[in-house]
Amino acid sequence: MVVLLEQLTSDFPGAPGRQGPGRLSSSGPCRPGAAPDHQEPLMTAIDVTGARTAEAADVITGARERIDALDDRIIGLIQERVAVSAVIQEARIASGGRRVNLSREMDVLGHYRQALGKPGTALAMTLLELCRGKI
Ligand SMILES: C=C(O[C@@H]1C=C(C(=O)O)C=C[C@H]1O)C(=O)O
Repeated sequence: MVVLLEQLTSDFPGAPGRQGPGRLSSSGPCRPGAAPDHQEPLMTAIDVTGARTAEAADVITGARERIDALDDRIIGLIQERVAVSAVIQEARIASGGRRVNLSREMDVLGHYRQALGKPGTALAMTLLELCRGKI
């Protein structure tokens, strides 16, 4: 993998062995477990982002941090949805009803499709599976 990255990046500025703002780490290699005085080239921000310039690598690195934070929030919201959905399903089952309510699921699928297009339907189906299991 390191060899492949070296081949892919050796012809642009910030390639392994060069210094610059795109450098990911100046204190040591980012490969876990590698000794600080390891002789292989360090991974740079350019390697990791696929950018061709240090400036682009900086933009991508900052934006990826925002995406990671957004993904954490999305995952938290999904976990909250699973918990609320479980309350509904348990109440319905305790009352003698069924876990699944297909007409409501069609409304949920339509809501996501309207907002996000066809991939929204696939996303909603995955959410429904997370919330009530496979049917
Ligand atoms: C949560 C409900 O129960 C089930 C789970 C759903 C969901 O997670 O959105 C939707 C319909 C039901 O299959 C509900 O009826 O609203």
